Amino acid sequence: MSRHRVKNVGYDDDDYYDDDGYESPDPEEQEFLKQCTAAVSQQLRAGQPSVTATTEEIQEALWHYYNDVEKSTNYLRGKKEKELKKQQSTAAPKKNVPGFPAPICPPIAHFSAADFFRDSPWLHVPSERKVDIMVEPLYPRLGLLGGAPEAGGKVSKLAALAAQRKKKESEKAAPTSDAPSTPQLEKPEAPSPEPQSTPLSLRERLAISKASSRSPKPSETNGSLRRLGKSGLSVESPAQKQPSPKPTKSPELTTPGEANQMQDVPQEEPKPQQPAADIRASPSMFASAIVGDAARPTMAQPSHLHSNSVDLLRIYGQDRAEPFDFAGPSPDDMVLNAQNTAKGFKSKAAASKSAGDKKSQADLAGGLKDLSVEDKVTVKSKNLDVLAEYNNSKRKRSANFVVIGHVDAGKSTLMGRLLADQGAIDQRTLDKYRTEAEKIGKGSFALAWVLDQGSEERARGVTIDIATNKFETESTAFTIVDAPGHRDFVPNMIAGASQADFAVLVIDSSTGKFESGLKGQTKEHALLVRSMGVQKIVVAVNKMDTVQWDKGRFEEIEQQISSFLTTAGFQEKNIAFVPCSGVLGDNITRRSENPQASWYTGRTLIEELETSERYTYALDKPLRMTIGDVFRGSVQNPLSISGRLDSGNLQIGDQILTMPSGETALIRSVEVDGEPSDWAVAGQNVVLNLANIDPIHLRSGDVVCRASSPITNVTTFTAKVLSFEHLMPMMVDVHRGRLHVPGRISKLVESLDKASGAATKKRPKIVAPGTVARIVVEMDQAVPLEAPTRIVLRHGGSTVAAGLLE
Ligand SMILES: Nc1nc2c(ncn2[C@@H]2O[C@H](COP(=O)(O)OP(=O)(O)OP(=O)(O)O)[C@@H](O)[C@H]2O)c(=O)[nH]1
Repeated sequence: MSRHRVKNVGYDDDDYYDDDGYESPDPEEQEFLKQCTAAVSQQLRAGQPSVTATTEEIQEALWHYYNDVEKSTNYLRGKKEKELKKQQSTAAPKKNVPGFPAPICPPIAHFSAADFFRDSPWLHVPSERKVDIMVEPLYPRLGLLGGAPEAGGKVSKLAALAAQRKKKESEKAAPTSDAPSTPQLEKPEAPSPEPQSTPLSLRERLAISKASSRSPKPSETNGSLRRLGKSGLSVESPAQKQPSPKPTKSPELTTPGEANQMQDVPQEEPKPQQPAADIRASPSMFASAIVGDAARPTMAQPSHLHSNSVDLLRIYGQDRAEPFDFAGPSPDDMVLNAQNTAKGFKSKAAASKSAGDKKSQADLAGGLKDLSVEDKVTVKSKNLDVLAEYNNSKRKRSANFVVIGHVDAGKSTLMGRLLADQGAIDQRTLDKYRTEAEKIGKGSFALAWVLDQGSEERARGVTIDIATNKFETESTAFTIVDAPGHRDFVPNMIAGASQADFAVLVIDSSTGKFESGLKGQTKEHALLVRSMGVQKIVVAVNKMDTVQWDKGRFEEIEQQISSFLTTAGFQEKNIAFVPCSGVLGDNITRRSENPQASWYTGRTLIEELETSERYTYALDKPLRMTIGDVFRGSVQNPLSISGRLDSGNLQIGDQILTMPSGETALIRSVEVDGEPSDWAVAGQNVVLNLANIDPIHLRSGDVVCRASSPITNVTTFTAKVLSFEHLMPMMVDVHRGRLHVPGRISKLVESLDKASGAATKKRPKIVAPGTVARIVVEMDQAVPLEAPTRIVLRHGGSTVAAGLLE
């Protein structure tokens, strides 16, 4: 039975809709609906009890249940029965249910909250359990964060008491003051409604909060308060004085012991009175809470809020009866010592105690020095003439190529096949991969597992990060950089492309896949590698077995892709096409024996790779190497970095500089293409074992250079880019190899003519796709970049532009 949900379906085509926005079902559907309606109506009437429903109700139910007659009938039956019961109950006189109170509401259909919540437990709380849970706040409720109190503000008993005490203290401390001395606690009265102007000092708040946390004895309160009053902190000037609150007796006071402690605290000298002319506002409650009464500014002695932090420290210091002795053992030390003593270990107390004396401080400094990386490793340099060594060496020429293409085009499988056929991977390992892949139902990915080594890559059957592998032919040592095809991992593909001399673009020739790949990453990847400076591209038209080696299909793909690639900037002579099958190994390293493929007489993939020219590298330029990976190795080589030398050369014993950290390191040893070597030159893939640097200063994407010719860290740059999307001042991610940082296009300087490079429009508001433009990019952090580095700009998961730093 077809179940169409025909209402509110959001098709784009306007023809599907009537004026009211609903789709008109076709005659077939209308007929079907009619049949269903009749069936439901019949079943409703046939049931016990018999019920009826309107056609509208039935069709509404059918719509909800996707034209399921049975479900619609059940729903309507339930609904109708409920309605029937309700009608009967409203018609019949109400009876009291035993155990429940009589209904408060009359038997008319209106909502009653009491009735509705009748069985809610909170409505039946016994009166003896209903208590007043209102808690009086400790501090006066004044303005936000204190502020100067307004007249009429209600003060708590405690605040009033504190103010009274403070006033008394001031009077004692300043005999010149004409304020009358008010006996405290002698007249227990209700707190005055007058505003409290004197904020509580830190000490007072501490004393009060301490006291309030235990049950006070009324007998203690009197004396303790008086003693506390001796430690007055400041003298109020007449100008500052506000009407004082009347004294009150409060149970929340300090114990005698605490009060005595307070008494021992050295008292501050009375402060000079402030002239009445002082017009500065009194400090906020918050400020006063932080620094106590001392925050109150006076002419002679300004507020500590206006002073420096040393004063603040002094204030806190005087609140402490005994400043903490940092030279002594810490509370943690005491516990540890106790534990150690119990276990019979040597106590740490002596060491801690003596920490104060100079000798042990010097020992400590010495110890720290021992721990630091200052313990330099020295490696003797052979002082080789690296360029001469390179020219005399009998090494094969090396070439890096990146494998690109849409997801599932068969890149990893193709490269796995290439490695297997070239003997770079043995049959046993291949068999192992095959068995393991079959175990998880991914047998077809066995060859891809040669490159996809990550467990997630294997489980998901997609390449996530670039993988490098090597194989050699008679003339060349190749390094494959297998890039992920999925659009989520384009940044990794960019990293791979930045290490490549040329590219192999893999295209899935199967029906529909080539077309979907064109809309996907086929074009994006090709554009990216071209923008990153790759000039030669070999197009592997893969999975030809799925189209029975159809020559027409191959030619169709060849035509479409070559016209796109030439538009993207590849020269025709640098584009080659090979029809192949990665799974079967046809036309990879051996010619296909399939008679259907006999029409192809061109080169195999490996032959095409070997025809690539010898690449020239900037061997004598300043050293630049982008770090691909940082890893910790063996005990002998604890820290290593890998990457490809972009320019220059290096040798064991060289001092290098890493940017952006600006830290130096020493090269302990060098590996070139997995082999130990004394030196390395541009174009080679190396692993450098480093010393005298902390690994925290090294990250992939950082640049290795020399202190004599360092690369500079920049936060802004101008670049000439080709736009793939509309460009305007916008947020972008700046990619250069492994490095990617967030930034923004801050300025569109000018649009340029593609051929001549002449400016066509100054300061455009927007740059259309396919236009060359000069732009300014600002980044959130300083990164090592210099002209003529190639960069890629991405936004919202797609590549928006690529170009050259100027
Ligand atoms: N029939 C056929 N299937 C192939 C061929 N090459 C690869 N496949 C299948 O295509 C699927 C995807 O292969 P992969 O090598 O993982 O594709 P990929 O391009 O590396 O995928 P990503 O790296 O994730 O983008 C696997 O099931 C392969 O077995 C081929 O030549 N013929």
